[in-house]
Amino acid sequence: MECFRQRCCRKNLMPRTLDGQITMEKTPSYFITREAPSRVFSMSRSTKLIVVVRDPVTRAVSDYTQTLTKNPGLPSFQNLAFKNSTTGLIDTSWSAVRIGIYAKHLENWLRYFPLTQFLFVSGEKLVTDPAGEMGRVQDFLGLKRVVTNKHFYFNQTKGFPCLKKPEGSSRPRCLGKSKGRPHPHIPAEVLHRLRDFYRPFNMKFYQMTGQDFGWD
Ligand SMILES: Nc1ncnc2c1ncn2[C@@H]1O[C@H](COP(=O)(O)OS(=O)(=O)O)[C@@H](OP(=O)(O)O)[C@H]1O
Repeated sequence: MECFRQRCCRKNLMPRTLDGQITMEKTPSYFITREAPSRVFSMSRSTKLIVVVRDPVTRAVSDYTQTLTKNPGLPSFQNLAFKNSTTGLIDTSWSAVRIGIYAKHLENWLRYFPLTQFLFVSGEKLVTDPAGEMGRVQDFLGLKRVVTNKHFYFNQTKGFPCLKKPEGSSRPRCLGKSKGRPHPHIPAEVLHRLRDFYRPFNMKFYQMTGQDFGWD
């Protein structure tokens, strides 16, 4: 997710940012797009960058779940995740696996932007403590802490936090059906191998960001 303080790159699509306003642009795929850092940099080098990351193993399963919904005939998760199921060699060309190698993607961004211009939000804390993570976001953007605990409640049916009263509405609102879906069962051994695969990349990511996301 990118916050554009001046004018966005897609000048025709985005309105001008006036004094006292900030413009937010949210495109998850920018984080993993090779050309994105140089393009954002050439637009504005003072852009603040917010990256929401979750355990790459859960992320891969979530990604698979999403694709499975669109294409129910998809091969099994393990079929796609392994190049060779006997040796357990992981297929890093599968996007669901590749996206979770956060350290590699961040390296690409750090060639253009200093770490101080990034905020890394924990996807796990966003669920367990949405107000806490939103507090960090507001501080990072230099905003008053307007969104607080009182804006959220835990919806038992959804199994996730929801907004008590979104702006312009008097009714509570949860994220849509495609967010927070149950994941298919993946054999423990498969998850274990994937966890082993990600461990060194996660460690590197913790080191680069100075944040331990607790994924192990
Ligand atoms: N409050 C709340 N409600 C529902 N879901 C929540 C919430 N907070 C975080 N999540 C997690 O967000 C996951 C989906 O986010 P995505 O990264 O796929 O979203 S995006 O399309 O890339 O913007 C989604 O992943 P899945 O559980 O795999 O569906 C959720 O776990």
